[in-house]
Amino acid sequence: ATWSSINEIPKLKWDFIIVGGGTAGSVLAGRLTENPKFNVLVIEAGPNNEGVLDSIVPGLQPRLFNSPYDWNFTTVPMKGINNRAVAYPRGHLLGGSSSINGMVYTRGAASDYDRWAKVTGDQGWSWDRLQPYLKKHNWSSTRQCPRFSPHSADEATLAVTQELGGEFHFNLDWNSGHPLGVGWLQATIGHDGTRSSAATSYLTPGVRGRKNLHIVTETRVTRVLRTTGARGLEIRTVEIGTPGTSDRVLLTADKEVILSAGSIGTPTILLNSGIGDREELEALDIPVVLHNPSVGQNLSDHTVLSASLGLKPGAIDEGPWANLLFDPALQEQALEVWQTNRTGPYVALIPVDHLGWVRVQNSSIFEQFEDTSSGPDAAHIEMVLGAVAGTYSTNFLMISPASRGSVKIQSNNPFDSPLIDPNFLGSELDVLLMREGINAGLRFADAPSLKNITTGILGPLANITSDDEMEAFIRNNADSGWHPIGTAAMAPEHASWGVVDPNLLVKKVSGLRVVDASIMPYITCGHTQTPVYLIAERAADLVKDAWK
Ligand SMILES: Cc1cc2nc3c(=O)[nH]c(=O)nc-3n(C[C@H](O)[C@H](O)[C@H](O)COP(=O)(O)OP(=O)(O)OC[C@H]3O[C@@H](n4cnc5c(N)ncnc54)[C@H](O)[C@@H]3O)c2cc1C
Repeated sequence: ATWSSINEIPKLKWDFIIVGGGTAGSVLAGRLTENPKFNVLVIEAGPNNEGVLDSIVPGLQPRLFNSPYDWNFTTVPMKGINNRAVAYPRGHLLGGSSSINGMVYTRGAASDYDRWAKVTGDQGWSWDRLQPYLKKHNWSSTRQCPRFSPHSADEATLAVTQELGGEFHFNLDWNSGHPLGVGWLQATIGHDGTRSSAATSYLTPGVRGRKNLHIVTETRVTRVLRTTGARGLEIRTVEIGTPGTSDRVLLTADKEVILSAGSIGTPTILLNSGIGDREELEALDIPVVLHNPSVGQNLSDHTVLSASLGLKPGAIDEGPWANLLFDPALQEQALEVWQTNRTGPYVALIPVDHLGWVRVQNSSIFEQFEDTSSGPDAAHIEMVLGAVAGTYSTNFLMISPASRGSVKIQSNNPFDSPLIDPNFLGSELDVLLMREGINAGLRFADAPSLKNITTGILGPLANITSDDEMEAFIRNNADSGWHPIGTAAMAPEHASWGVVDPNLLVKKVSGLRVVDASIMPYITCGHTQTPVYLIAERAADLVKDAWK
């Protein structure tokens, strides 16, 4: 069942306490309680997802930003993007970021997972060995064929794949592990036109009704603590706090505490608990429980840039919803249509039907810098292709970053916001790869079918004449792709770096595991929800095996 206060839950013995009922936490809760012998408590800082209309209707997703369902983080100012700080949304409700995300379903490249297997020395993380978990991952999908984008824009995109071929060849299934090329976008949106999140698909009413699952929302874990009476460094106790009061509640799991608080939440809890870099903790008057300088380090994220082409008048008929983004009356109408029969433009978020996955080739860049991609089949650039609000989008994400940043804490008050520094464009390579993203868009735009319907690149990009101007444009406009990973990265058991071992147990500690995006040692060349679902599905088996 689901409660909204820690004081209401029955006083039971917990086998597992899962901290964070987000993407990974919901999967774990669903899978671990398949075993009726496991008593599981999930503690989630945000509210219940049930009945939250903006999280149910795909098209209303933008309303979730800066809402009670978003942690509303902001990064620190970053030198690489001209000292700008940017918004850093994270889900703050059951289902976590899968309840507020853009619903794009991408697996990345097979070599992304093979690289995890290689750096951890555990073949269980390889693409081949993860296949059963890909099949197990329980989600509803739509192939957007076509959802919302006007036919003529889709036709132009597909025609370009024929005209240019090569790097822009048509790829029927870029989720096969071999993403390169252009193909149809898939989304975690059900055939009933509603968002499919970790909460809707793993915390179904049937699962919530299990006697061995208890979920408490609106409850914040501040620290994990050494368990009294335990031998060695055994951490199975969580501390729950209420902001503005000194009230603290302690709960202990018999078997394990599992941190699934995400790439920002998990290192924040570890650092507040005294698990991190000794010097930095001492400077904040936090007693050091375990010196591990890797905690909060290695933050990696994608960067995004908008680039679009003007559309010739009448070249594309955007249909009755053309002005949806700008017209509140149309928006009301769209919601009415959705509420009546789950159709209309709000069954989707982005009015785009295709993504392209491009590799930077024949470039002198990699004579100068080591290639950051995981292999010859992995992409450096993702292109978002289709007609959006009177333009044709060649927006893109740079998905093979070299820069690494960090999550730190600023005080010993667990309720203070963490210091999030993704270090965007901190590496010169990343600027060059962003430039290659723009160049890919320009090459795509040069194809006859697109030239027929467009008027050329829009905005300041059109007037750029030098490399310096291009670099300034990139640094002034790059933003987050909202895919942070790596802040509690896994590493081989005996490696001197890393936060967890390949079984996701916190190194040198017993009773404490991390299962969420923070354990990825390298980012995948795709959006990150699918890798998190895979991590959580495999982790559920690791935990079940450990406690057979
Ligand atoms: C706006 C946005 C758009 C995105 N779009 C896409 C997309 O289109 N496709 C895609 O594949 N990926 C997308 N992503 C990324 C993807 O959603 C995430 O990588 C993934 O959901 C992360 O899962 P997680 O389990 O690591 O963390 P989360 O799902 O964020 O879960 C962490 C949970 O822990 C809770 N928590 C944190 N701290 C505490 C605490 N101290 N006490 C108790 N609970 C706590 C949080 O409230 C949250 O529910 C997007 C992300 C965002 C934010």
